[in-house]
Amino acid sequence: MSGLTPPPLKNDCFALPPGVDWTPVDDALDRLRASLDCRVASNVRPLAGAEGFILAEDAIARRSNPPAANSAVDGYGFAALSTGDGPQTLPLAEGRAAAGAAFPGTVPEGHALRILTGAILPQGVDTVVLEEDVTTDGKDIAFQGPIKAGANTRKAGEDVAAGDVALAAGKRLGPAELALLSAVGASEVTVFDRLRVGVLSTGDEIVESGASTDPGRTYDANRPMLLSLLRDWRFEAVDLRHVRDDRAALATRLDEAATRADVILTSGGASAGDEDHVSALLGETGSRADWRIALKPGRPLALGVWQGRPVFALPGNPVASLVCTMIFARPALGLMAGEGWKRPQGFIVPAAFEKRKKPGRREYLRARIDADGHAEVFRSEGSGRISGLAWADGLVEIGDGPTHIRPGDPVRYIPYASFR
Ligand SMILES: Nc1nc2c(c(=O)[nH]1)N[C@H]1C(S)=C(S)[C@@H](COP(=O)(O)OP(=O)(O)OC[C@H]3O[C@@H](n4cnc5c(N)ncnc54)[C@H](O)[C@@H]3O)O[C@H]1N2
Ligand code: MOO
Repeated sequence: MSGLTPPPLKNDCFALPPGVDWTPVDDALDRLRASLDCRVASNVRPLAGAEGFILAEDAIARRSNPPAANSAVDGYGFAALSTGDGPQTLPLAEGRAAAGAAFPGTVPEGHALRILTGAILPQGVDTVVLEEDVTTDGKDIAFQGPIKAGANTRKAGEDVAAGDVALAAGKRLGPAELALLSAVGASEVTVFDRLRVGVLSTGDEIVESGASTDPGRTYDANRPMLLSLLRDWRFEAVDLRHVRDDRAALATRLDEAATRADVILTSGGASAGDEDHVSALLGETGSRADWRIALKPGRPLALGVWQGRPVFALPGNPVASLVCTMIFARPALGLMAGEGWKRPQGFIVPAAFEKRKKPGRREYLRARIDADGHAEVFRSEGSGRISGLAWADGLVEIGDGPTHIRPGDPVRYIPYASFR
């Protein structure tokens, strides 16, 4: 007999060991935010080649939108002063005003002119009546007054005035931004270079999908997932491949990674087990954050710096890997890429589920919105259940305190798209 006494059974790898200080997710995020800064240079690019890039300087409107007062409708233009209440009859002036074909003269007071949508308002016109509200014989028009002065017109610069900041630094250029900058003639923009984010898989058991029939081998799911996620988030995803559980080989690969990427995501080996080399190596640099994050899934997340490059050592379990990337890496990558730190947009919706949770940790559940607009959650919380990631469209965030959620209770649902 050895005389060993077993500890009380916890059977919960998220139980809080006595004496350990757990760092709440928000505290960890605050500390992460405070320790990072923008990591990329900026360059001038033609607008046409700037899609997906982040503005490094405010984009200034070179001209107003619209550049001149114009008609918002097809109809007839006149000076509001010459009309009043009740039935109105105005003689038609010769000619017409169309978009791109301005009327050259002045419309005499008391007259109306045929005008089309987008046409610059000619001299003598400040108001337009909709053609549907008019009867005409080709010589005169008749309509019911009063028509409010300025009706159916768009003022010069009513959207954006020349010289204004059309878009502020930090904005990522998507379809709407390209439309706006095109409209105000910002044909060149100063944007940040794309942040290069490296993705490295670790673990002796990990092989490329399909590369082995040995059930002792695990197909690499994290690397394709993370590379795709990063591309979707419009960062430059750098494939750092896979490395075995060999500390020297891992160190060499991280050295290489530091030359190819501005920031590194590794998966596997993040916790403190015998083979958790990423965590151990970061520990040797003295840069590893000495916290245990009160988070499920993803508690083993380790953060450190290798050759000046921030390293997110993600847990190997794919669900934990994804949650840590969305909750921790995403705002940090935004900050390093120049768009600033953003909290993902969540929506308060009724729960379609029941869930009890102990206090002291934040949880993220795979979720989607059902036909009634309620958030339903995946049937299992197992953090190796990759099918649940594909089943879901987002995450439900469950706060740090003790919780008993019942169907119909409000919960915060964060669509995957909110992390974009
Ligand atoms: N005794 C305890 N064991 C574990 C605890 C604990 O608190 N006490 N925590 C568990 C939790 S939670 C997680 S998450 C994992 C984290 O472990 P590591 O980050 O060190 O990851 P590994 O052990 O290397 O891998 C975990 C799991 O994920 C698989 N994996 C790894 N990489 C990939 C990949 N690229 N694609 C697909 N699957 C991958 C790996 O084979 C393991 O099955 O630790 C728990 N254990
Ligand atoms: O946090 Mo480990 O984070 O399942 O699944």
